[in-house]
Amino acid sequence: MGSEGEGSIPVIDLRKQELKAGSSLWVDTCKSVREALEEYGCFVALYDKASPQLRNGLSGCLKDLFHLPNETKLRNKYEGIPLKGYVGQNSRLPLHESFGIDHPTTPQGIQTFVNQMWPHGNHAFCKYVVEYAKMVEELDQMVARMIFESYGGVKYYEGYLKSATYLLRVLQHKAPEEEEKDAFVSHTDKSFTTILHQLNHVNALEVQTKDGQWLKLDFSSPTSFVVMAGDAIMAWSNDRIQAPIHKVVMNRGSEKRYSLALFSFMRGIVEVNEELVDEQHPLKYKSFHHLGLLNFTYAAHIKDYCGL
Ligand SMILES: O=C(O)CCC(=O)C(=O)O
Ligand SMILES: [Fe+2]
Repeated sequence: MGSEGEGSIPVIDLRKQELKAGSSLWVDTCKSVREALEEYGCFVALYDKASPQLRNGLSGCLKDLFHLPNETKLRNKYEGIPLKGYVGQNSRLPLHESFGIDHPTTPQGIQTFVNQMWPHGNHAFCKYVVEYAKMVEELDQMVARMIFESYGGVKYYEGYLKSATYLLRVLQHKAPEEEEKDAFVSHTDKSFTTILHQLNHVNALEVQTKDGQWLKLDFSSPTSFVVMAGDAIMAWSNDRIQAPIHKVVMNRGSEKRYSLALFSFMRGIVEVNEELVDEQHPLKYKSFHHLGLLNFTYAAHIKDYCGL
C-alpha cells in the first residue's frame, strides 16, 4: 500500500477482506488516503468488484452509444448546466466526445437517458450502467467514509450519504494526427469527489503536481480506479486537500479510449469542516450551494464563487 516511489501517484489497495471500518488495516488505509489526497489530490484505488462480464457488457453498450446518429446524441442535454450533457462535434475538443447520465444509480435516472437515446428501450444498457454505477457508488461511499473519519468524525459521512447525488460521464477519446495532443483540456472537477475508470488499456490521463510537474496515470488494469478530489472537497477541507489540475493527452496511432467518470455532488449547502479551521488555518470559504457552483460560470475558479 502507499506510494510507488517518488513522483508517482500513490496506489492504495481497497480489496482486502479485513478492510472493515475500525480495524487496524482500516485506520492505516484512512491515513494513506488522507496523505495521498493532501499531496496529490488523487490516488489509484485497487478495487476488484467490476467482473469481466460487466466490463465487456459495458464496453459493448458504450460503443453502441457513440455510434448513434449525431441528432440523437444531441438529445442528451441539460439546459443551463455546463458539461452535464453531450459534448462532441466541438472544434475546440475535436478528439473528445462524452455523455452525461444524471442519477445513473437509479432506475429512473438511467431510464430517462435511455429514453432519449433509444426510444424503443435498451435493456442491456440499463442493466450494465446501473450495475456499474452502483458498484462505483459503493467505492465512493467507502472512500468518503475514510476521508470523513480521518478529518474528524463520521457525522459528515451520514450527511454525505443523505445528500450525495451522482452524475456519470462516459467518454471516448480519439487518437490525434500529430504525435500527441490534449484531448481534454486541463481543468479541475467541480465535484466533491470523482472516480475514474478505463474500459480499455489506453492510458491518457495526466495530473499536475503541486510543483507543476505532469504525471501520467496508469489505470489500465480492470481493478484500477482513480479517486480524485474535486473543488467541493477542497473547500470542505479548508484547502488541506487540493483538487488537482488534470487533462487527457492522446498519442498518434493509439486505439480509441473509453473511460467513465462518476462525479459526486452534495444536494444543498456544503460547509467547511470546522475541525479544520484554527489560527494557523483561517476559514478560506463561505458555506456554498454545491449545485449552484455548477451553474456559476463553469470556467471560473471556486474561490470566485465562495472564497474568503
Ligand atoms: O477520461 C479521463 O480519464 C478523465 C476525464 C475527466 O477528467 C473528466 O471527465 O472530468
Ligand atoms: Fe476531470
